[in-house]
Amino acid sequence: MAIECIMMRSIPNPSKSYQHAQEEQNNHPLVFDASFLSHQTNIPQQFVWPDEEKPCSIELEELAVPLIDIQGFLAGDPGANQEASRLVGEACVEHGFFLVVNHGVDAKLVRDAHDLMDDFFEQPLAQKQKAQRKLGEHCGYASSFTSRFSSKLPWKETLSFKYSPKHGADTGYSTKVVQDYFRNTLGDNFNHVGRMYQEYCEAMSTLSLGIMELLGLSLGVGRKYFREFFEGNDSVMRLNYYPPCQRPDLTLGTGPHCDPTSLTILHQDQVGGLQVRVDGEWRSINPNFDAFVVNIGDTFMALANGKYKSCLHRAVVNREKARKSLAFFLCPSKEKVVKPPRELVDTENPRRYPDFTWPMLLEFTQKHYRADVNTLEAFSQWVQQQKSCY
Ligand SMILES: C=C1C[C@]23C[C@H]1CC[C@H]2[C@]1(C)CCC[C@@](C)(C(=O)O)[C@H]1[C@@H]3C(=O)O
Ligand SMILES: O=C(O)CCC(=O)C(=O)O
Ligand SMILES: [Fe+2]
Repeated sequence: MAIECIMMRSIPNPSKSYQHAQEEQNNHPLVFDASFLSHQTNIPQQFVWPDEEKPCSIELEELAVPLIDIQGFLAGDPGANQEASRLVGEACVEHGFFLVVNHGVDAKLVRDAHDLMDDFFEQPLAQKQKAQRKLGEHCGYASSFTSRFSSKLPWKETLSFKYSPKHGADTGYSTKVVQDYFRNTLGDNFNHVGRMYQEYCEAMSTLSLGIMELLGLSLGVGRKYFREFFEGNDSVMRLNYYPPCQRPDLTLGTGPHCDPTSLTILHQDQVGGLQVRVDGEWRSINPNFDAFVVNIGDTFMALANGKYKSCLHRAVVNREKARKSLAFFLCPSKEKVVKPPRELVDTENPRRYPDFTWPMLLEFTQKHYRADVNTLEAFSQWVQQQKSCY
């Protein structure tokens, strides 16, 4: 593969805000070509994280997360329901992470979803840029977010696209929004890839609704409440491609953050690198091909009135191997108002967050605030300020 590299043209001031970063980007285009940089020991300063956020080189203790047999739960066995509901409740009160097994997603589909990532990410940069993510949008190809941030850049490339189970209003047939995205953006050569990710997203959406039944039961609001809330979801599928890095002690594949979304269903390959912050310590969640890693996002924390936790997590990289992860981000339809069911609000548990819609929180994370551990609090203040302006 011809190595094509467009070098860094500027080292923007790390303290610059979004706007400054974009000005910098417009004036001094900065492009990150993983195929070149993954062999370099001299790491550009924008990718070097502050000492207090650098990954530690020691082997981390594994986070003990419960393994939930979701088909057993969905089959309605009362014993399985009780046990699954208890395990999920305990995990979500503490850190919001659990593993789902016996999930019913075809193992070959999962393998194909990993393998076909290479069809896209191993292309020359110019080919990948056909799907280039546009400023202010959250879908498309992004190489390490150079246009959005001016420092603490993640060592990764991503391809994100929308998924919705909605039927075409006019035709009544289910629209293949993912398949259409790949064909329209990348051409007929990617039809097979689009068909596969369409099928993968449909499987993720089905699994998400089963998990929403479990979360509803564990919160005492019944199986249907959250299932119905997310029936017509407008979700995001993200392919994370983490190139090898010669200085994995200085960089991060994905920086510490809480997912702003409702629920994340993640499948990581066998390389390992996902870490979760619990009780002030980073813990690893090790690869398990048969399991999906599921975590609560900020939006579901608001729906649960803060009872379930959206937790800080990050991804580290390594010298030898590229790492890949598939993240399905469940998001409610744009018109849905995010507010907890009345069973979760009382005098001991007053409302923690204002009413909002997912597009409001998404815009906040795309244009005003880099997702971290305080996104929901910062967003709540932003919403109050917006209200006081009108
Ligand atoms: C709505 C989203 C924004 C991000 C992708 C999805 C859910 C997770 C968000 C993100 C991964 C949190 C860390 C920072 C971020 C910029 C990233 O590293 O990719 C976030 C995503 C994004 O804004 O593109
Ligand atoms: O790649 C991983 O293991 C985590 C990625 C992640 O947290 C994200 O994309 O939100
Ligand atoms: Fe995440």
